[in-house]
Amino acid sequence: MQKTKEKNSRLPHTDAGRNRLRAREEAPPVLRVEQLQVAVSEQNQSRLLVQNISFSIRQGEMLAIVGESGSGKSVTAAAIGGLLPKSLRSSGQIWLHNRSLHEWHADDRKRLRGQEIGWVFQNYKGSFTPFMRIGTQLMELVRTHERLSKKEAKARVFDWLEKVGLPPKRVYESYPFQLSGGQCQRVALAAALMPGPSLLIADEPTTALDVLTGERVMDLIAALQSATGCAVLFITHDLRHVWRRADRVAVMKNGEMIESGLASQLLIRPAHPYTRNLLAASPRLAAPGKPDAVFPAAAYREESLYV
Ligand SMILES: Nc1ncnc2c1ncn2[C@@H]1O[C@H](COP(=O)(O)OP(=O)(O)OP(=O)(O)O)[C@@H](O)[C@H]1O
Repeated sequence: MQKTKEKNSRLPHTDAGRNRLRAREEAPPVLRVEQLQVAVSEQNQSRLLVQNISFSIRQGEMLAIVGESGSGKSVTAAAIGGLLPKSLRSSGQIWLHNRSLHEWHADDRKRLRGQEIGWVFQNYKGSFTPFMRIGTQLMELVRTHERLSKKEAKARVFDWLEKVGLPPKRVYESYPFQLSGGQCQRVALAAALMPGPSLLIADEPTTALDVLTGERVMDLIAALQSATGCAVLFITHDLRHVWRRADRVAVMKNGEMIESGLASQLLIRPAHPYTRNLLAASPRLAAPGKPDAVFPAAAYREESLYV
């Protein structure tokens, strides 16, 4: 009984775990967003899609944004990454390493997108040119960001394909359509992290994958995050991933962030009725009759994050 109690404690219970948590809490913010607002112009009228969005993510930290479909998660991520379509306008402040994104010139912003901010999308096929070999595409990417000889660039690409658990030679020579969804998403992850970004935006990276493959991709993101120290903005509908891997959670509803906090606290004691409903609607997280009380993965999370 005592053992279970200890295991489910929300505090790390080893020195290594405590040190890791402390280091994360003391790390400088990589991304700061203040009063972000995005509007669309329709028939000479402006309509707000997201508003009053403020949050920050520290080095090595994963912030998950959750909320129902259409609540504004992807629009928020696109505004941060400078990927909003022309019809949408953003205002507010976004800082990356204490430098306002408004200060970046247009050319810098393009470089910033690839080098400082890595992206992984739900639609992994869309990350690649269909009839170009994976190797050619990754080589182009590496050489856009760094002056490397062909041999050095190829070695870098092979190294990253290995890091994401793929057979480098075969994948290098493959076309995107010759790879499975999970393999494509791994390559997309390698492409996103290869330039060494300080922020990875993962917009529903597991939605198009089966459950097991999605789990493996999330394990990989967590492992690479810990190896590279990048901050992760993770957008998802799947609260199991949030519970197992996110440090903090922000909940969006109708274009606003209605609640945010430590994952270990917010998922157990959500303050907002909407968050409670969201948790209750996640069958694997809720026990019958106790929508916000039971999280079967508690012990797992404790082990994987803090020990
Ligand atoms: N280019 C656009 N023009 C007009 N409205 C848009 C555009 N892109 C998104 N929207 C609207 O903005 C709102 C937020 O969309 P967004 O894609 O951010 O939602 P989401 O929370 O990411 O949803 P999902 O979980 O389904 O991906 C929605 O009402 C959507 O219809």
